[in-house]
Amino acid sequence: MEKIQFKAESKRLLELMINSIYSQKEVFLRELISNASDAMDKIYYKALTDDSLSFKKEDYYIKIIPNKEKRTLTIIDTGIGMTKGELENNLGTIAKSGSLAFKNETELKDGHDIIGQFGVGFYAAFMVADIVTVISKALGSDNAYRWESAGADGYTITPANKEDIGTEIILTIKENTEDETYDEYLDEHRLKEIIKKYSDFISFPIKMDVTVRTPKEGSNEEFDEYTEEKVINSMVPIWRKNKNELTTEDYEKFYTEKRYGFDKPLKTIHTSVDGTIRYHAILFIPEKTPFDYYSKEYEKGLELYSNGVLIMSKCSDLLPDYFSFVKGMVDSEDLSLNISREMLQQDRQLKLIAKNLNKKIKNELLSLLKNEREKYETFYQSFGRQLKYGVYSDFGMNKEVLQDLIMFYSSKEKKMVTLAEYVERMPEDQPFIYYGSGESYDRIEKLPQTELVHDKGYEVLYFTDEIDEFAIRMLRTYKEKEFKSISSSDLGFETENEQPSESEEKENKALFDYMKTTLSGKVKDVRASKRLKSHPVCFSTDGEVTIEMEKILNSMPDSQNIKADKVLELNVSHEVFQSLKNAFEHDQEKLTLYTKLLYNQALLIEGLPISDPVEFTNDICKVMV
Ligand SMILES: Nc1ncnc2c1ncn2[C@@H]1O[C@H](COP(=O)(O)OP(=O)(O)OP(=O)(O)O)[C@@H](O)[C@H]1O
Repeated sequence: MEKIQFKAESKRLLELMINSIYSQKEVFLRELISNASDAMDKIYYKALTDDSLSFKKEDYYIKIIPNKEKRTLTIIDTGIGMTKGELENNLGTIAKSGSLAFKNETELKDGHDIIGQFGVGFYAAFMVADIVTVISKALGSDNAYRWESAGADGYTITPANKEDIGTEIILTIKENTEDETYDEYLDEHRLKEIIKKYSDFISFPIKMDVTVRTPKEGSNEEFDEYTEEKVINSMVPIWRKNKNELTTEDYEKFYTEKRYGFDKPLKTIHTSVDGTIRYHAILFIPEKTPFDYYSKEYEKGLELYSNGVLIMSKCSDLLPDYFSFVKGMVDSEDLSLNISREMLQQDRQLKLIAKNLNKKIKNELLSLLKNEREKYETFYQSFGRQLKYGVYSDFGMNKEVLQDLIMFYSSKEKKMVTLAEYVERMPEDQPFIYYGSGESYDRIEKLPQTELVHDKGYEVLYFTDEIDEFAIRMLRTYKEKEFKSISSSDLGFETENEQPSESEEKENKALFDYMKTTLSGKVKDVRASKRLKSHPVCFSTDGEVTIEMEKILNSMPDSQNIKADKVLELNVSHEVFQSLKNAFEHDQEKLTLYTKLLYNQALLIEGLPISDPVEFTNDICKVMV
């Protein structure tokens, strides 16, 4: 059976190539620089097996020349060049990659690697240029040729004059349109920025004449201006260097240059993996919280490089949300890129890297906690809340990963402690991990509910972050110990002497019922307290929602007016209770007044608003006169 070949409409294909592959026009320069770098690497590889060739690194460079008057941008390289046939084959055939063919023919060593593989990058030039002219002289050839094209209409190849081996690409930059300013591709600063962004670690120097301004002698306002050829890229990726060669200063310089933050990194993680997927990564844990960190504007992610060429500035898939504060980069030579180099063909590789990095970050944080406690506490001050959000979010899916990294303020130690440290020193008879919630450590310390747990000799964790109780609810237990709020109506231990006798409960039932009716709708119950010592009154809660949770839930925009089941607890040993009893017997109006006062006092202690402050102050006055 005759096999019929597919046909392609070249013009349409080229248009698609030019307009549909890349989301950003600026990447045309990355593509042309990568081609130039490939062309020079090819000489390097040839020289490895060809004795008649020598490769002196200093002879190889890329030069970028913008010319505003002529509206041209020229990219020169001293690479392997192209013969007439190669110009025709490589630039005249879409999706033909001379570089891929070269890579397949040559054994690649030394970390030098050829970037090109799809045979389309060159056409990105047409995103910004009306005419693209390529003048090239191939290694071992005496003749040079000029390839020229204005896009879809085809190209011409004519003989040209060129002294040296290599390639010169001249882009005639498009005129500005209403939506697009092409002028930026002729601007020295913008070009520098694009080169730094994508091609900073190309291993050959990328040179450009840049304007240097120095103050005129004896003047602060007048300047001398001259141009000087400078190398724009850093060339050597520090992540490929041996860790032993690098100092803290080197990493700090990299952190600043890459603009990961305005602070200094608190911790640097440099890792190279040579497994199923090879990659290098440098990760930083910043010292300070970025100003927008806890806002919607903050974007997590690591820079992703393929062979030293930037693919993504913020690859969010590399970091879980709970480690979103981590900055840095990953470079891998094994990524299967898609044709635009903006995405990966498969996320399996990325998932694998992310999983490894996640483990690495966790272990580094654990070792910081163990060996450099003070540093860990600084870190925790900045990003602890994010870890606690991590415990809470995704229905607690990551709580196991994070539970050993979170800390809370301890009533005993008067500093931040981990859950492991807390459980370690728990007395044998202590049934729960106790915590109290409030606006500040001081306020929790002074809560009447705290007193009893303290006196029992148990440590209390102080929760001052909104997320704390929610995170703990998600955690449910740590090392099989449950968490218990000090405001919970059942603390789980006997309070021997303070325990009101049953007869006392019974005896006062009528009084409690009266008070409960007075406070109907406001409290679930009125009871004799098992916990109060010096204070006359406090709240405890029945059920899942605590008072702190009520406060937080009600401060949210879509609040559903959730209420904690409050129990008004009375200290039957307190003198005030005697007054209540007297009032109950002789003056019920007075009892109503006292009940309202005590209820409002309990609200104040908890930091809850009093619904009618004027009535409250009037009530106090009534007692005073
Ligand atoms: N400056 C150059 N010097 C020598 N050869 C070049 C140069 N630029 C392009 N070529 C040749 O043209 C081919 C096509 O280039 P193009 O940029 O379209 O694709 P590529 O670099 O091979 O792949 P990719 O699309 O992945 O970048 C290259 O493979 C290379 O053989």
